[in-house]
Amino acid sequence: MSTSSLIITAAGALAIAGLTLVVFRVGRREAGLPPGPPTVPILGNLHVFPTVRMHVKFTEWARVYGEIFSLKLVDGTVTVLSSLEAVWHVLEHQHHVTSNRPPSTIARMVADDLHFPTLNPDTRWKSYHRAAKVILSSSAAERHKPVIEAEVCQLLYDFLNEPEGFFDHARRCSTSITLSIVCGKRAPRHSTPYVKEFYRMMSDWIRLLESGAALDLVPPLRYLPEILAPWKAEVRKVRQWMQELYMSPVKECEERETKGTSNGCALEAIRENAGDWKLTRSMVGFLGGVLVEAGSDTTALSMHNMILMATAHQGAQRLAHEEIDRVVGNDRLPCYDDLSRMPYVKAFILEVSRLKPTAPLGFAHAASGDAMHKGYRIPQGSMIFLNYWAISRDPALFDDPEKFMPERYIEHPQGFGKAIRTRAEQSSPDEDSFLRIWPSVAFGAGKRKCPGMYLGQNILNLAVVRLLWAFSFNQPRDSSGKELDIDIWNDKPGILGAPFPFDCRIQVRSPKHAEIIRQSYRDSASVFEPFEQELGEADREWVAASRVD
Ligand code: HEM
Repeated sequence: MSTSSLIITAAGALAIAGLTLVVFRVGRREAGLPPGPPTVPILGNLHVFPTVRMHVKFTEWARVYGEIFSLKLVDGTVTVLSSLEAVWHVLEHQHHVTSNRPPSTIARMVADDLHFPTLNPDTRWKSYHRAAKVILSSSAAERHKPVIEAEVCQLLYDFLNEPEGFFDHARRCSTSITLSIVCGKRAPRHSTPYVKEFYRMMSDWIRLLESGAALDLVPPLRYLPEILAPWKAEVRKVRQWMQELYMSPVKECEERETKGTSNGCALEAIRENAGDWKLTRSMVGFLGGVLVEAGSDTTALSMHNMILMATAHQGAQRLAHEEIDRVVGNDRLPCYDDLSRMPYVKAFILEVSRLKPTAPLGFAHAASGDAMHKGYRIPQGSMIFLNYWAISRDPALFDDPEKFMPERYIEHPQGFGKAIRTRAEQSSPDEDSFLRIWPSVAFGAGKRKCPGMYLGQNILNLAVVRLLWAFSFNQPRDSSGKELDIDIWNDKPGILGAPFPFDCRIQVRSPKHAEIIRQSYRDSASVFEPFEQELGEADREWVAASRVD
């Protein structure tokens, strides 16, 4: 054999060996990673990765592989945390390396580096976070209560007049609250043009984010010409749309300042402190837009879940009605102070959040460096999921975890069952400090924990107690009048635990309740007015007609 053919044969053998090595290495779970389902070459676990109801599959896997397990997606790693202890140890204690977000090419293409929840905790994120913490702190949330009270009056009024539209009314209410508090403008109707546009843009934005995940898995797709990549035109459209929708409230806020009609919204405070908080004008606009984006739908779908669970659990609803009637009676609406005397209603709200959560897997974090838990490595770059669904159903924490039992929160302030109560008697509080993150872990953990938690809780608490005071929520009936069961697990696909619209017979509890609802809606006009300066003609007409009703 000649020297040249020897070289060619050796090179070929080397290439085959290299390729074989790559084929067997890519997709394989490296030593030291948490266990997980068996992998196949190249794909890893991609072929079994769930595309719908991810939290349910993750919880099944957690039962097999434990409180921390891993999945391989081609060369990338996903780590799933399914116990309070793992969340506490990884996301709280090691937050310095577990607070990134998974890279999103689409988010950068649409929003540059302006979209707070998708940024890594660098200088820009710190500016946003600082501002959001100030404007949404627990003391700031106290100042927002009058707006919430007034908007919840309209929520009751809308339910009274058009009970079949309850899904839209809940969404209008949460959106109008965040819009008023953050941007100083409200939405009296769910068809208010700004809100309609906002949700149309959001729907395209979420679709882009979801389908765009492929770009991060297979980066060369980014370089496809536009004719083969129609999403590029979609990116341009959403980018332009988002800019317009997020910047217009800043302009309105500036105009109100010039006219001397400022209304105390958060954008005013953000603009005033923009220098100290290192925020440019675009960042101010995007912070406002992102807070409305992150706060409206989450809170609305929490309300939907509350109504769904009240309808499906008539016994619990009866107990809540009895408690509300005892504490408040039927001469006035319940207010915030009443809640401290309503342990059952508070327990009801906590139990719905446990069993039917808003964010069953939180929002994914990513590791900026290696983290460890119980000897397992969470490698730099790994995506990290907080499996709230598994934690909320952990039999080590809760008795009969699959059962809807608000009483558990009356027997123990955190709803924990016998196992934890016995354990608490035997161990030191320090050993069990991870238990403290329940139930607020519904809002995430570590540095990325939801900054709107207090506002979200205040909206939800008041909306639920007032809705239950005013209405009974009953199962739908068939043509023969027989009550039909409703499917509480019929959720839309996606990362949020959002139910599909469902049937529910909503009835006001008495004519007196109805009169109080109408009167309190009319009385709310003075709270609404400062936030109605930019309303268009159709909204103004609707508002005027509804207030003389
Ligand atoms: C019941 C209502 C709400 C629920 C259940 C909820 C839940 C969550 C969760 C699970 C996260 C992810 C936390 C993490 O990554 O560890 C989050 C993040 C966030 N939430 Fe909320 N949220 C609610 C209401 C609100 C409200 C009212 C606002 C603001 C007006 C808000 C603004 C945000 C923002 C800006 C982030 C991103 C924080 C970051 O990435 O650093 N949320 N929320």
